[in-house]
Amino acid sequence: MAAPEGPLVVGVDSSTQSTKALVVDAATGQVVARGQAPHTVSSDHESDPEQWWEALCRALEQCGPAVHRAAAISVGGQQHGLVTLDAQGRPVRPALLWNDVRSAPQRDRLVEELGGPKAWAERFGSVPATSFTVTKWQWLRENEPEAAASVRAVRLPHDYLTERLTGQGTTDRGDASGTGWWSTATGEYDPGILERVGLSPDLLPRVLGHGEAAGTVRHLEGLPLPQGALVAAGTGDNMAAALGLGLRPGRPVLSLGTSGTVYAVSTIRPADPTGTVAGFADARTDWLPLACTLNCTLAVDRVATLFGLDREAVEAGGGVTVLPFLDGERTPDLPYASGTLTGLRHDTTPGQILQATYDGAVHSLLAALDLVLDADAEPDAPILLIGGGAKGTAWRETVRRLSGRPVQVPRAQELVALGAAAQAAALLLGEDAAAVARRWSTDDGPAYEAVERDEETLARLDATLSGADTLLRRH
Ligand SMILES: Nc1ncnc2c1ncn2[C@@H]1O[C@H](COP(=O)(O)OP(=O)(O)O)[C@@H](O)[C@H]1O
Ligand SMILES: O=C(CO)[C@@H](O)[C@H](O)COP(=O)(O)O
Repeated sequence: MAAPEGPLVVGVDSSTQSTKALVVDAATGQVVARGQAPHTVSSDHESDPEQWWEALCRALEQCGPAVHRAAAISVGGQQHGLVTLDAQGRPVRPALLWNDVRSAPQRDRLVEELGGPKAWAERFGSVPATSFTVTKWQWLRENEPEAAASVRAVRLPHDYLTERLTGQGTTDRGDASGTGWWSTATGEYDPGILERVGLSPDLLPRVLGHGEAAGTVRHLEGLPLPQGALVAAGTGDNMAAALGLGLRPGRPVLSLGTSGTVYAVSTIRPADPTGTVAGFADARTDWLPLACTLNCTLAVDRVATLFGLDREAVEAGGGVTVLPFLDGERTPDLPYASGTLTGLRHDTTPGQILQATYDGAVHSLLAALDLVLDADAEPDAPILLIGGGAKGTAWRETVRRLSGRPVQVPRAQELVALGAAAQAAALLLGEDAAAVARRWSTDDGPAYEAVERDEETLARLDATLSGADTLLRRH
């Protein structure tokens, strides 16, 4: 490996399943060292934020001596999670994560009470899904009032980690746009919704401006980072990946991880009244229309495990259809749904059921692809495929077959952490983060031509979804 040319920066991805850290040469984008430590997620989708901090320290330690020379760091984190802290800055209870659907009744009431879906889309950019922080806060108030009353600060996962580094309560517009209490129309916390859910704005972090620093690393026992290193604002993991790709408007991204996401950068503020597209802000000054599924790689891995199959052991053919909504679903909006399997015959093979699970997971994402792209987007622009699933052949081939579009798989695998590193480098060098990522050529990777779209499978999935509607909505 060539000796690094520039100063070193650290990018962190604190996602649902693990924390990943990269030490990156700010001049070239070369990854000098990496570390990863797992998280525990309970069956009701909660995680202890203290554990994220310990995982961050462990991932940084694994990076070895390089991390001691880092001049700047930034944290990208799973979006939406409700982190509640007491007066000492300790978690009041485990964080409620983005894929917990218990707040569906609270969500329905909040949408209704604040003027319905159209009013939400216009004011906040999004009709909240049960993932959104505001619905979780309302759930906490109704179900654990004593815990809610003892809360002295409310944070998102990346805010919590950034604050542990700097001692300052900060966030950024990208992650703030997934709370449901930050208005994309005004660029500020919305006093009306905060009053409605009994949350004082004093409990919320300051939203940093584009390019503003969160602070510097303070002296902390056991943290292998130099005191005084710059800390960039950080952002939500999808916003970080968009930065990491140096994404320009019109390029669709499909991310296959714990969540499935499909998104694009846009210069137009999104406001989808159907709620399919969340109108997030990006980590710069643009927008990130995005649709997200709760069931992606873990659903496929679960089905493979049930049959004792390798995740690549798919078989074509058969008329079986799987709607893999094991955790309820957000896209389509079916929080009470469970997984369904139809079309089973005597000759159906386990490999066909596995392939049908991939098909079901990809179908939900592709249904939103055109909706996240601006009307003038190039219809044949390749889909950028990222996330852990992008390493898999079965995932890639399913996306090609069901989209009918060319697909490009960036060689760089940790795009969230790389985007956070680009944000840290941008702060250090006084550049734009997306320009830094473009200089690093992070989206380079093999391109796969378009194949004919498998209309038959898509039609079967559409028909199964509409046919099973009553079943999927049953509480
Ligand atoms: N070689 C591979 N082929 C297909 N899928 C993979 C491969 N390696 C990891 N995965 C999938 O990637 C998922 C993790 O993706 P990742 O993007 O790291 O998750 P997160 O959303 O938590 O950041 C795992 O659930 C696993 O199913
Ligand atoms: O809820 C969303 C997006 O709105 C998810 O994409 C989360 O941000 C979780 O991300 P991963 O852990 O799957 O990366």
